[in-house]
Amino acid sequence: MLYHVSMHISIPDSVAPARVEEIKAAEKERAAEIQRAGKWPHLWRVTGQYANISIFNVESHDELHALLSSLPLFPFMSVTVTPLAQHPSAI
Ligand SMILES: O=C(O)C[C@H]1C=CC(=O)O1
Repeated sequence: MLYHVSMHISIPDSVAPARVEEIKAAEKERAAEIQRAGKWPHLWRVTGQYANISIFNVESHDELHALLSSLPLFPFMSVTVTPLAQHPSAI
């Protein structure tokens, strides 16, 4: 099942800069694991925003939730998920 996922990240100023760098490094590692597993085929930066547009390819809503909530930046994300179905005119 394919999902369009939009993530906006907002890290409060109260998080120490060194901690932010640790979280971002851990995020990069976890994102790479999920991509290597073939579950996250598209990851695009939204120009000019601390946000991304992604496509996930997973078995279920529950699997998607598990992957998203495993991201170290998840507590700082606002996430919008759109499930995708086949378009009848797609060739
Ligand atoms: O920077 C982001 O868009 C947030 C997050 C998604 C993948 C990743 O490495 O970080």
